[in-house]
This record gives sequence, structure tokens and C-alpha cells, in this order.
Amino acid sequence: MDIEKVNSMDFGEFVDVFGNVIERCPLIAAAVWSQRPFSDVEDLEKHFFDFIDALPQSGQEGILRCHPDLAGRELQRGTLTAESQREQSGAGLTSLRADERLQLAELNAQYRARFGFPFVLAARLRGRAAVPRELARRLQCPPPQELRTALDEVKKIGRLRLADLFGAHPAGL
Ligand SMILES: NC(=O)N[C@H]1NC(=O)NC1=O
Repeated sequence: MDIEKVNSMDFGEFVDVFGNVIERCPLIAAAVWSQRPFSDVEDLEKHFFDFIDALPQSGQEGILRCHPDLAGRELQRGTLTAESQREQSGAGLTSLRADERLQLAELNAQYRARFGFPFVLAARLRGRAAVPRELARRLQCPPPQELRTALDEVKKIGRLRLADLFGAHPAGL
């Protein structure tokens, strides 16, 4: 795909293609479409990220809450989005031992109880061993800092998903 093709998309096609750049938040793609034309993929990405940054805290937390747990119930049930399924299995989260799954479930629950949203990490960039380690580390962070970290991870996931759609290697990850 190239940017000319993106700029020629009608609303429905654009939301079909880019609706899950931010997990389960097609509203963001719907809003970004209004800002076309885009000069390149970085410009397109910037519109997604600016939308997130401009939201009030409740909206930003809402975006985080749209993310499925890593190695959680949805992975077991097979109800993840195609993108999330690829990321979680690519990171090795489909082949955890039962005790590792249990440990992650406990940490995920502690995290959600402390911050009010699920733990989000760009799984493809880290791999399975890093997930419990990062979860345990970030559980200790102050909430305002953790909100920023989690949103940065959402953006990394979005950047990788956009790069996949464009068949490109993302810069700066
Ligand atoms: N909880 C969470 O981080 N989920 C996301 N991470 C990722 O790489 N894909 C996801 O769906």
C-alpha cells in the first residue's frame, strides 16, 4: 500500500483498513480520515497519536481498557483480534506453561486493581520472558507515570501495525 492509495480511500474502506491500528478503537481511524490527505505514513501515524494525546484522561484510559490482557482469557478462547493474536503468539505467549499463565493472570489482576486499566505492552518488541518482568516492574510505578508509559506502548503497537499495512520497517522502535 502507498499513501496515494490511502488518500483515495472512502470513509468505509479507510476504517476497514485502519480501524484496528489502535486496538478496538475504530473511532480513532474514523476521526483521522477527516484529516486527509496525508503526506506519508509518518504523517498518518502522527494524526493517530495526536488524537490520543488530545483526549482527556478518561478517554486515554478508555483506549487502554479496549486492550485484551496479554496471555489472558481471550487468548485461551481464541477471541482476540487478528492483530493481537499475531502479536501475542509471535511473542510466544501461546506456549506458556500452566504455572507461567497463572503467574501472569495474578500480575495482570494486581495491575488492573492498582491502575484501573489492563497492562499494555508491545509484545512483539519484548517476548514472553519480558512480560512478567515488565509487569512486576511497572506495578511499582506512580499512576501518572504509568498512564504515560502505557500510552507509549499503545503507540508502539500502532506504529508496528501501520508498518505491517504499508509493508515497511518502522523507524525509531
Ligand atoms: N495488553 C496488551 O498489551 N495487549 C496488546 N499488546 C500487544 O502487543 N498486542 C495486544 O493486543
